Amino acid sequence: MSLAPLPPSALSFLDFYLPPKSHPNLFTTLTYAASLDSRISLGPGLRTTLSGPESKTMTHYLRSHHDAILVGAGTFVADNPGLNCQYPPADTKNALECSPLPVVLDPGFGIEITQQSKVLLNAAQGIGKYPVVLVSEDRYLAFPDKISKLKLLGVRVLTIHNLSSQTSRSKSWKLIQNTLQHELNVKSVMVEGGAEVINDLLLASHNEDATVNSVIITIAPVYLGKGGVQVAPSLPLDRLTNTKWESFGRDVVMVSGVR
Ligand SMILES: NC(=O)C1=CN([C@@H]2O[C@H](COP(=O)(O)OP(=O)(O)OC[C@H]3O[C@@H](n4cnc5c(N)ncnc54)[C@H](O)[C@@H]3O)[C@@H](O)[C@H]2O)C=CC1
Ligand SMILES: Nc1nc(O)c(N)c(N[C@@H]2O[C@H](COP(=O)(O)O)[C@@H](O)[C@H]2O)n1
Repeated sequence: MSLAPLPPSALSFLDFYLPPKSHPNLFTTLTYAASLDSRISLGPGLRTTLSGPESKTMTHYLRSHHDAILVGAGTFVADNPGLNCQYPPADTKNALECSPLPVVLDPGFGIEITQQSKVLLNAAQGIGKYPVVLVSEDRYLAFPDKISKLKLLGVRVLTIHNLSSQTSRSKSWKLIQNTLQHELNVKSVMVEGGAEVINDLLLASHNEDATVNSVIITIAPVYLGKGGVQVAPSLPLDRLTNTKWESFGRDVVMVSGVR
């Protein structure tokens, strides 16, 4: 897919919702692409392209404005994502500098990262950063060999005390955000998915266990059907504010703050 630079109208549409130059705490943007029936992929484990070229470019523009990008283990396994930044288009010299730090949330420490993983291929080519994996303490202690191997590949594994893959997941967002801010010195993070991560973060924000500053959602004009992986938090939520919509090619993008 060849990308074209975003027009000035798109840049000014996004501007207010981007991390400001100085912000006292971690700035968190929740962003993903969904179908008309709120699905983000055709099914568990399936990488599905929803964004058209214009909104995909917008995502890369967002990546260039954040220090870190976070995805869950399910997304890492399904998508083999690159998690780098290709904005401005065709400027590979700028790619490393504008790319966020990839962070994979994997409390169970189950993902396999190899030299062939796209995120490491990008890092080796100098067009993306080496990733960090966040794991629970017990899994961290159980796999010293895996940690050594990953270290040789350039992957950092960080443990979060009390991080659980099963329970109190709303509460775990406080721990995750603290780790990003205080251990990784990250000032802004964009959370891209997948569905479990998004649903939990929305709930955590509702429960005031986490802060979400901006929500930027691409809606593609397709239905993915009942088998699709769905974004639907466990409670009704109505806290979006300063909401605007704009067309990006065939898609529409919603930008919002959170009250
Ligand atoms: N359209 C889009 O913009 C995007 C689509 N996707 C799609 O989403 C699907 C993957 O979604 P899911 O299966 O829901 O997996 P996921 O990416 O949300 O990962 C789930 C795993 O993350 C960890 N996790 C999530 N929330 C946590 C929390 N609060 N505390 C501790 N650990 C937590 C757990 O290990 C959990 O098993 C894939 O098909 C992928 O293609 C993923 C990202 C963006
Ligand atoms: N913005 C957006 N639109 C889609 O249609 C998508 N499927 C995604 N997925 C996210 O992007 C990652 C893959 O892209 P890269 O290889 O990192 O460039 C994927 O892991 C999701 O986080 N996003």
